[in-house]
Order: sequence, then C-alpha cells, then structure tokens
Amino acid sequence: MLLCIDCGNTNTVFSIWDGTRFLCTLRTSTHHSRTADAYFTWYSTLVNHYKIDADITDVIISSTVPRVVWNLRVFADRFFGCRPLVVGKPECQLPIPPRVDAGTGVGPDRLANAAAAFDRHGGDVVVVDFGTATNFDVVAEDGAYVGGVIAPGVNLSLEALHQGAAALPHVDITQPDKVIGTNTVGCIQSGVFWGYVGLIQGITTRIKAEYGRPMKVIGTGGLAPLFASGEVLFDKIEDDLTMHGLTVIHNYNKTLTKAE
Ligand SMILES: Nc1ncnc2c1ncn2[C@@H]1O[C@H](COP(=O)(O)OP(=O)(O)OP(=O)(O)O)[C@@H](O)[C@H]1O
Ligand SMILES: CC(C)(CO)[C@@H](O)C(=O)NCCC(=O)O
Ligand SMILES: [K+]
Repeated sequence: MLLCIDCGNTNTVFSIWDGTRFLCTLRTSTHHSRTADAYFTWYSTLVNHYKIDADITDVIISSTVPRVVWNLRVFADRFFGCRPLVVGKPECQLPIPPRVDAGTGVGPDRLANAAAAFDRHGGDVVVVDFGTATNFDVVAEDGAYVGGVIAPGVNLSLEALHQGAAALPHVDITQPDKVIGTNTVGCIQSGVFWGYVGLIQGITTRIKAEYGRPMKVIGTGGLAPLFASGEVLFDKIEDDLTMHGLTVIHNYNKTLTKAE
C-alpha cells in the first residue's frame, strides 16, 4: 500500500491508497520540528482508531516546506523500511515535465495537481487550489504544467487585515447574506468572500482568453465548496486532486523501475 503525504504551509495530510481507493485521510498542522517518532505516534493512533489494516510498502511526499522533508524521510525509513519518493527531487520522475522559465521552481503540490488533472481530464485545465495561497495551475493539452497564478490565500487575507489594522478582529470566512456589511465583521466577510469570487472569476476569464483554447476549471482545497456556493466558478470540484496526483506520479515511477 502507498502512503501519500501532502505537506502544505499550513496543514499536512496523510492518505493511504490501497491501489483502488483512499482508505483514510489524516490531517495535522505543519511543523518542521515534528520528529519521525512524533509522526508515527499520531499516525498509528489514528490508523488504530479507524481500524485500518494498513500495510505500507511505499511512501510519496509532496512538501511545499523544504524543512519538513528530512523528518518525513526518517519516518518512512524507520517505520516502513522504504525510501520515499519526494516530488520535485531529481530521483522522482514526472510523467510530463513542466514548461516554465529556466531555473524557476514549481511547487510540488502544483506538479501533483497537474498530473491529476491530466489523468482525469486530459489537459487544457486550470486547477484552482485553495490552500495557504490560492494558486491557479494551468495544465496544457499534453499534461505539462505551464504556469499559473499565485494569490494570497483566504485565511492569510483575513489574518493580514487583523494583523495590520488595530480595530479589525480575526473573523472566519463565510458567505455573507449581503454585500453591504452593516457591522465590522460583516464588512470584512464581504470584502474577502466577494473579493475572492471576483478574483476567481477575473483570473479564470483572463487565463482562458490568454490560453486561447477551451479549458475546464477544477476547484480543489478545503474552501472550494464554499466559493462554489456563491456563483458558478468551477466545472467541477475534486477535493482529492493533489492526493490523486501523488498516486499518478508514484505509479509512473514504479513503471519506470520495472522497465529498467
Ligand atoms: N467553511 C470553512 N470556513 C473556514 N475554514 C474552512 C472551511 N472549510 C474548510 N476550511 C479549512 O480549509 C482548510 C483545508 O484546506 P486545505 O487543506 O486545502 O489547505 P490548507 O491546509 O489550509 O493549506 P496548505 O495546503 O497550504 O497547508 C482547513 O484548514 C479547514 O479548516
Ligand atoms: C504556491 C504554493 C505556496 C502553493 O502551495 C506552493 O506551490 C509553492 O511554494 N510553490 C513554489 C513556487 C511556484 O510554484 O511557482
Ligand atoms: K493544499
């Protein structure tokens, strides 16, 4: 069985793939100081709690936080006796390499999203991923990641208002009933919610115009459903897109090893 690890700037998600489906999805906050033993204590408690019969033979990691990778490698080695594939490292091959400016890095989560979008939709896709940042990942006809957009994430925007303005409280995102807020919280929620709806509409429209071919828009990440309830912004929402991409990349590397 394959353990997929998607480590974002805010949250780290573990998901067990049995070859057909994900048996479970476990979520913790991202901390570079978390040790291999700490990961295992957390992981084994939940796997036992859910009574999952997990026989992990392979591990694949996508991490947007370089510092956590070392402890995750130790975790894979110590508890599952395997060398993990780390997306973005030279030993992890991609089905289709990205086409971006020479010398620029591409987030491994975006590479995984591209692999998943191509596998499921066959390219000409823009993925809108709501994480710490809200990123738009453009996937060409042949499945290559060819660039996109990085915007501040929803929670980051709310936090920035609270941090930067003495009279503004911390608020949680929700869809406000009205656009014209009649109290501070309502005004902030309106600014961020309707501001985001405009951002998503505006950017996808401009991406499509610049790309010049019909494209599908796929929403993913925790907040995609919230924005989908406001307007028709996505053709589809797929909450397991990044994880699915990790299974695709893992599978591709397995095929290469077998062919050698
Ligand atoms: N209605 C909601 N209101 C506020 N937060 C929500 C809501 N629905 C989901 N979330 C939050 O969305 C987050 C899940 O998003 P996701 O895992 O895609 O990104 P992240 O973990 O925040 O970012 P990253 O992947 O960059 O670490 C969770 O932290 C969850 O608490
Ligand atoms: C944009 C984020 C933060 C989204 O998680 C991540 O993919 C990242 O750190 N990317 C590196 C820069 C880039 O993808 O162009
Ligand atoms: K994410």
